[in-house]
Amino acid sequence: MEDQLPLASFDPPLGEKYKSLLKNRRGGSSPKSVHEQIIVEERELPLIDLNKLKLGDKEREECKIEIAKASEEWGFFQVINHGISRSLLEEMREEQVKVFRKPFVEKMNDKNLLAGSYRFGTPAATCLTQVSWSEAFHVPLSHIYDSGGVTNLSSTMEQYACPVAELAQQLTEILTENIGQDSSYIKKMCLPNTCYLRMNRYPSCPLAQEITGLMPHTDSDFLTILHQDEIGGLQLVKDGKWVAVKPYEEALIINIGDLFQAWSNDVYKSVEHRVVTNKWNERFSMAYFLCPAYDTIIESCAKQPIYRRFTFRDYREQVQKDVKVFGRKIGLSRFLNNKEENI
Ligand SMILES: O=C(O)CCC(=O)C(=O)O
Ligand SMILES: [Fe+2]
Repeated sequence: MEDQLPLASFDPPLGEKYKSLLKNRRGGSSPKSVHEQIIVEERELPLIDLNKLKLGDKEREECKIEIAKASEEWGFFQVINHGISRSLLEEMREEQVKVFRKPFVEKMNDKNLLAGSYRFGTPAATCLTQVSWSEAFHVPLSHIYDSGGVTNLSSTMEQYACPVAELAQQLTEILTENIGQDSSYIKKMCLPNTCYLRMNRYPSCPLAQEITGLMPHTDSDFLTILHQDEIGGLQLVKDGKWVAVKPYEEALIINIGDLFQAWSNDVYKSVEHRVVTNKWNERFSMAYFLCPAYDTIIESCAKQPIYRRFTFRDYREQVQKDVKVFGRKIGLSRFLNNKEENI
């Protein structure tokens, strides 16, 4: 099996980590057992037509309720009529494909817009289940705004980031208002240049049964807006079970992140999700992460806060520490109230 890892010149050496973990694994666990072989049901995420926000009071209120309900019950939903044109989505995807087609060494050593943003696999993986068969550019929006749009990629990213940021603000306003908070609160915390755009690529994977494209995780932000292609592979936990998200290219997928869960005192759910790979097709997705400045204090205003107050910096540092030690993020349970150290 290990020999079946052919790579194109632009592919990162994703098989290396897998091979070394496979060689060193203790006990008799067969590689097949690293990835649950259970058939995962495909579900359509709640679909919300944002056009309703522009209609009469009744439709607007209905739409707001749908957004809040999906954020409470699923932590995930998809939106149509979101204000980002199909042509812009296509242009962004074309630029994304082009940049991932560059030779691996060039991607690693970019000195311009993408400098320092390239990553692949899970360097800190300590076991086979933590190997991620993907590469990504995780780009701070401040780099995009500072780059002055001199290349097609930077100007397209900038054009894309603006309406996506607006959409993120619109959704957070609705969600904060729904829990009786000042609707501009998150807007004040998350400035345009503290957010990130992440371009993901999942190469086809000869060991798709055994390796995930992106290991199970929650997002460390307030809210994520994802655009995926038609291939499929995103899965999330619903009622304790993994379900596969049916791809719908026209829609954008929205999910609640850890910071919103903490700030809303668990009203909104930051739900675990992962990406599975497949043997035949590569897959692309693009995520916008709504993040605050590092010094921002995350504190619920509930009478009995479930989590203690922390800054976004504290959160990031804890995540990085856990990934280094355990190979994975532990997340919000680290910040539960009245506990010194939680796992
Ligand atoms: O590619 C996807 O569908 C999900 C990506 C994701 O979860 C992430 O980048 O955090
Ligand atoms: Fe994610």
